[in-house]
Amino acid sequence: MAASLSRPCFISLHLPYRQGWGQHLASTFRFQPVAVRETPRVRQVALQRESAIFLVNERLAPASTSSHDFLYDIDPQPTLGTASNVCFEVDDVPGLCKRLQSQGCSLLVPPTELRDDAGSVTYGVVSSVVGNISHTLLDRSCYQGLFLPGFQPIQGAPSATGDGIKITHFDHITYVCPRGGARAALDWYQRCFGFQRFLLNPRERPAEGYVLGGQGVGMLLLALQSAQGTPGHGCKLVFAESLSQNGTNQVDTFLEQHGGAGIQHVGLCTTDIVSTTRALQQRGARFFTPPTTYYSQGGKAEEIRGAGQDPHMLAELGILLDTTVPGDKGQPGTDATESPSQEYLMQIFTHPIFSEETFFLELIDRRGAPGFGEGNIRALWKAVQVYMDQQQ
Ligand SMILES: O=C(O)C(=O)Cc1ccc(O)cc1
Repeated sequence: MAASLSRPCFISLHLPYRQGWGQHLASTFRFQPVAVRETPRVRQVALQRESAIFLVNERLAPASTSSHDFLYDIDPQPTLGTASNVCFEVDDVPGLCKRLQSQGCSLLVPPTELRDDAGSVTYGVVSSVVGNISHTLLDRSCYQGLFLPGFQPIQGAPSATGDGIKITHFDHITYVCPRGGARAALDWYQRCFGFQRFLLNPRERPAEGYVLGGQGVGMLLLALQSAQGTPGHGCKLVFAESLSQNGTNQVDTFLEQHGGAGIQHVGLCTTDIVSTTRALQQRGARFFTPPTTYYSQGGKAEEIRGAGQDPHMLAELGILLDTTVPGDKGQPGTDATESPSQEYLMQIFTHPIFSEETFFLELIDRRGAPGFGEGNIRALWKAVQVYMDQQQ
């Protein structure tokens, strides 16, 4: 039987020695430092915005032979910044670890109990079949503290209200897989963790996945959603694989610069993408913007107005908008007659966060649309292409 996971508790980032990116996430993206653990060798800081938590891990000393310096994680020994661990809350850590091992999954940290005055937690760490990714499985049902045992709460963290940034939770995590590897990764997550298939777009054929071709784009996308979780708050996993003939694109560049498969981006759900993008831009966050023709060609301005948004405002900020084709939603369990039209989503993507062309963040504002916008993905792909050409 497969495990049933709820949404991620945290996503863990590892920085090479001496890269102050935790500070960047705190100051630019206004994630609040809520808890810290520091030893002579490592610092781990939990940064939170509503239910989205990043655990930022960094070494304070250059090298260590121990892979157990980091609590609730393992050390991927990065030579560059990487998002390598997704922690899921589960009910029965020992039982799940045993089941996963019997499926051939390697157990990096066996079930371990940690406690402090606020109670106890049990966790274990397993490796994924994709690149350097691992998963921490955590039961914190007997814990009342702010974050986790071993961490100290950070007092006097700046207030996150009234700054215009409305980020609520992790919407999706996108993995870059090696060529030919996306289907196997999807099958593994379905079999081991009980994720269910999610069709990205009405045009996706389940057996083939969502193939984006033509106009310089070549990519296969497949997706899963967690079986459990608050409705509308589940986190999807997206598996991307390059089908492109020429290797200078976002997916192949990730593989090359990351040194293999891994987490390419995290979609942060926002309830107000306009005010959030504006506030983040004012704080120095840099986003990919589509060419201005994106807003003037092919009826895009009418599409944006029809959705009740202002094309000039979206163009000024670089926000992308895609509407769902009415009556063609194709998602299992959704009734196309429920709301006839104007389900749409808006997205914007940051520049890579670390010094390499690897990990980035996305803001996604879903107005009833559960899938992913083909026009938005194409616009991002083109904007990245222009950016990479300028870098050369
Ligand atoms: O649209 C999204 O958020 C996706 O996750 C799809 C996607 C996958 C890979 C890319 O390089 C760009 C977009």
